[in-house]
Amino acid sequence: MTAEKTTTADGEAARTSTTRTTIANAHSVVVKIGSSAITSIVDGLDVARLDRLVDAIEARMRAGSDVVVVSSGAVGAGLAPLGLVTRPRDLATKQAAASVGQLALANAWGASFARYGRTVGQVLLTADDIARRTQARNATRTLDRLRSLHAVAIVNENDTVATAELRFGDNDRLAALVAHLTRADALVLLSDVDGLYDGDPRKGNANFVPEVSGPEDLDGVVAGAGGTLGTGGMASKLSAARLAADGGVPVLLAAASDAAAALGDAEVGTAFAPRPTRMTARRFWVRHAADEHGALHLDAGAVEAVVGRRGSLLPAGVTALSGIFYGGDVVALVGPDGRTVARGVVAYDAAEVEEMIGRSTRDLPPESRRPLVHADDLVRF
Ligand SMILES: Nc1ncnc2c1ncn2[C@@H]1O[C@H](COP(=O)(O)OP(=O)(O)O)[C@@H](O)[C@H]1O
Ligand SMILES: N[C@@H](CCC(=O)OP(=O)(O)O)C(=O)O
Repeated sequence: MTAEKTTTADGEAARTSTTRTTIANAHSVVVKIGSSAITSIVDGLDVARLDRLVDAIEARMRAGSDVVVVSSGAVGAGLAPLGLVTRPRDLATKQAAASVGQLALANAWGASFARYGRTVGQVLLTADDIARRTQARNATRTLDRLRSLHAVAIVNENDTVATAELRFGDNDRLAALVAHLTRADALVLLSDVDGLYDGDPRKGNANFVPEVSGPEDLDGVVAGAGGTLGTGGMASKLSAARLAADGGVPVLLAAASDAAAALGDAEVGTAFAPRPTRMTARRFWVRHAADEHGALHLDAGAVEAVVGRRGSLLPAGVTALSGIFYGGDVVALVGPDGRTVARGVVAYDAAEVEEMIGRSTRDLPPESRRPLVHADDLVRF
């Protein structure tokens, strides 16, 4: 690391912030481990580093917390056994490497936790699973039950079935979604870098950012690419941290080599403050997790009613629709300037909406007088 670690004038105050206290005291924690923290191209899976992480996680669990692990590293662990010496670029080879590596990865987590008499369970998810409410509920139930049976869930993306469009951009996003699914009180992202810098620290002259209270603290921060094995780089960590924080979950980004401190008093790394009130699971799903099946195009009056007055969307303010959707799907609400102003659960199928748009509610038959999107099912941007 070439950059100097510097703190701002109020850096010391930041180190004992409420966010850090909340993370240190969180009962339920999702810990995400990046590929770069436990694998390398040359040596593959580093069991000694993984053991040190498990020591830190075990200490946190003994202190009374529930921990769900989201572990990357399948691709990195699968390269050497397949005789590959660089990270593959094409999806099929990556998936093959992941299928080999996931086996080694899950076994390594299992063997390491077995040192403490703990059992692990492997949970492989795709973006599609989280986007569908039934699958998301099933995954949540499995994670909850593993927890109640005192087993540690080891989550990763299901790389062998995920296709290019369906892939999580990265496991940082998966970890943020899992944190919300499991109603975790904190998300800890462990990487090969000790926190957020205002520029890529590998390029030098970057300043450490100890605390992010809101989007304004990210002004001027340049989030660069990741290492040879990581996929998302700092950009994906930032967007995952903001996603979790937006849902009400505080986030700590720290180095895996500082895992004991990160999972102890949380006085290392960069802390991201959550929004003050936690979003309900349904609103979070509408806002961040669900697939968008189409769009309703609104006139200016409807935008004012929905965004300004926080009302429901009625057919009279809709000028057009796009996509194929059914009642219960999530759609985008798009203003006259083409900007998405909200997402919401639509109450009717696209074919029904076609017949209703532009019409006043009193001119519609009684069975079509519910709002197109009820205010309770709508999340504004
Ligand atoms: N602004 C920044 N602050 C901190 N790290 C950065 C920044 N921009 C780029 N990076 C790089 O991002 C890397 C972490 O991303 P990545 O390799 O995807 O990690 P992981 O494998 O843990 O998911 C670090 O090695 C770091 O060099
Ligand atoms: N599912 C992939 C994870 C890829 C990924 O997101 O990696 P990283 O950026 O290191 O968290 C694997 O296990 O290799």
